[in-house]
Amino acid sequence: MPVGSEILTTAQMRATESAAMSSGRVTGAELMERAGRAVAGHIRLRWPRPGRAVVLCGPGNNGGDGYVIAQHLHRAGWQLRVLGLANQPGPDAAQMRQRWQEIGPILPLDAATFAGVQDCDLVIDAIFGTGLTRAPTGPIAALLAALTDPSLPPVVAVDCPSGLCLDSGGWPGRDRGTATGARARLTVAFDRPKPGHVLESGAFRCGELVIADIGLGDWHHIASNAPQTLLLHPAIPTPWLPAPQGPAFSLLAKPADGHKFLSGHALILAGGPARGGAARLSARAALRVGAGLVTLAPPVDALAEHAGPPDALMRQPVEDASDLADMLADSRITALCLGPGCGIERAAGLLPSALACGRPCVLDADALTALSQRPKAERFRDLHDKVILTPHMGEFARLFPDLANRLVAADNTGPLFSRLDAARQAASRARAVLLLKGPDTVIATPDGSALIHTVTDLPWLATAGAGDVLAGLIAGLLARSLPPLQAAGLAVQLHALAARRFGPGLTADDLPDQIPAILRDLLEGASGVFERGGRKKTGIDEMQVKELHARIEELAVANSFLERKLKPWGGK
Ligand SMILES: NC(=O)C1=CN([C@@H]2O[C@H](COP(=O)(O)OP(=O)(O)OC[C@H]3O[C@@H](n4cnc5c(N)ncnc54)[C@H](OP(=O)(O)O)[C@@H]3O)[C@@H](O)[C@H]2O)[C@H](O)CC1
Ligand SMILES: [K+]
Repeated sequence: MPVGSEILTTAQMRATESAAMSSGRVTGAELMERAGRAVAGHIRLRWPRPGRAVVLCGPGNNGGDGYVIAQHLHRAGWQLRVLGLANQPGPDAAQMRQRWQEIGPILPLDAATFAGVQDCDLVIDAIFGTGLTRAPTGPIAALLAALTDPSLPPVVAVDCPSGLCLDSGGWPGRDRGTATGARARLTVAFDRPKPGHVLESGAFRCGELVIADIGLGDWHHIASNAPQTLLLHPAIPTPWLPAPQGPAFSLLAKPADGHKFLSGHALILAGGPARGGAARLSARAALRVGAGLVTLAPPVDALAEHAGPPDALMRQPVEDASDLADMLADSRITALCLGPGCGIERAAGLLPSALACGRPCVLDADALTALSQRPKAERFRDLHDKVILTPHMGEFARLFPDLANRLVAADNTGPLFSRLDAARQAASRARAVLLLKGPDTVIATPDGSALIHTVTDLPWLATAGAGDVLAGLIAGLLARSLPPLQAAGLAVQLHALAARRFGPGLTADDLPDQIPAILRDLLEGASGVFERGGRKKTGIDEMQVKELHARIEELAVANSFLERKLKPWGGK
């Protein structure tokens, strides 16, 4: 994923594209040519031996890209079956369709025709892209249903698996949460990832996601009026990740002469007798991520349970809100964590003091339930922008039932309401940072800045106590003075890296102990730390694609015999 980490909505993408075209420096047909060429290039890098491909071309510009891909693959010696519609597309797609018709026929775009040509090496899905506005119906719906069949030859999706809402990762007209649609082995999208590539089932249905540069860089400022969304992808450096040149580096690399208070002091509030485990997980995570001091604060009758390791952890009883307020008179406490294993009643009692001090504060688990039990009109009255709420979907639904309902409601028209929309609206309503947990975690600030972090390969991270560790990592980074959005983003990444490093069999207890090695690798600049299993991926980069394009051009000139009419299918 070479083109940076910013995510654009489909509306931002359209605005960028139309600014580029209005500038007179590039035409729509040129952009379509570049898009189709990029897809063909990525296909040829992965399937270097020409085979038989079916190209499914829809009614608009996604279909236009499909006709361009067919031309390039044909020139490279592939045998093609192109299925398309007899509609009147826009001028660019019409031009590309016309060019293909000079090479070969267009068969009807329907499930019956597709069934007759499925015996091929590759299916190219260019039916719908960013222009999907409603649930597909009729023959196209039947064709899209055929694309869900796992026994199909590999499918390459142009921009997205067709039918996917690129703003949400949902499928218009289908049940949210349970719906799965067309699937792809490889998705080549253009310019920037869209939310639907990484949210909900979109993340799982795209297969390998490649973002092709089609030369829109000069117009990216068009999208800069809207709040920015960044993708925290394991392979993409984010501005604050502790790369040696990044601002977080000096923070993680504690100064050799630094006093422990320079690394902050995290206060983790714990619950009553027999419920201390969750808060201890948070406290261990805060210690491991480098908070200078960490104090665990249970009520006095649970204090004895917390004897024993880790010895670095301090313990101090906090009985009630006034005890907590007294403790917070010490301004060296730089961050709080309230909720894990706390008990709802105790969390509700401690909330006012925890919030009144105005210091960075993670509210998780029981603290979120306590908030949701407040009267609706006062629920968020004392929150502020240094508070981070970390709900999973169930807790989110208790706090923001209307937003949660919109996320599950089936809707026939797109764009569908997304987890990104939900997190943004919730953050704005609560006037706090909102981290909506899931395989696709979304973090949003009250001003609309957002981060998305998606993992599709860590099923073992969904384990009891993993959320407590995440809360502790955030609290530790907050204590170390990282701003809330950055602390939340980095914590989510470290959490996933820790799970990936440990692998299957993981329990939440194992997570904090992975952190030191990850930090060491980050500080030593080991780029492999971001790769799955800590190994460096042998990826295909844009340079290779550009070289391939050059080679394609040379071939096209030198071997004009390749400019032939369509060969019979399978050479029969
Ligand atoms: N963004 C870029 O810089 C570039 C994008 N390219 C490619 O273009 C598509 C987007 O193309 P667009 O024509 O806007 O949309 P689609 O091809 O996805 O959809 C085509 C039309 O289909 C109609 N539609 C929408 N939903 C349905 C439905 N459920 N059933 C039937 N028809 C539907 C809709 O038209 P209506 O007027 O009927 O609403 C769409 O307009 C992008 O994904 C890229 O692949 C460029 O080629 C390169 C530059
Ligand atoms: K598509």
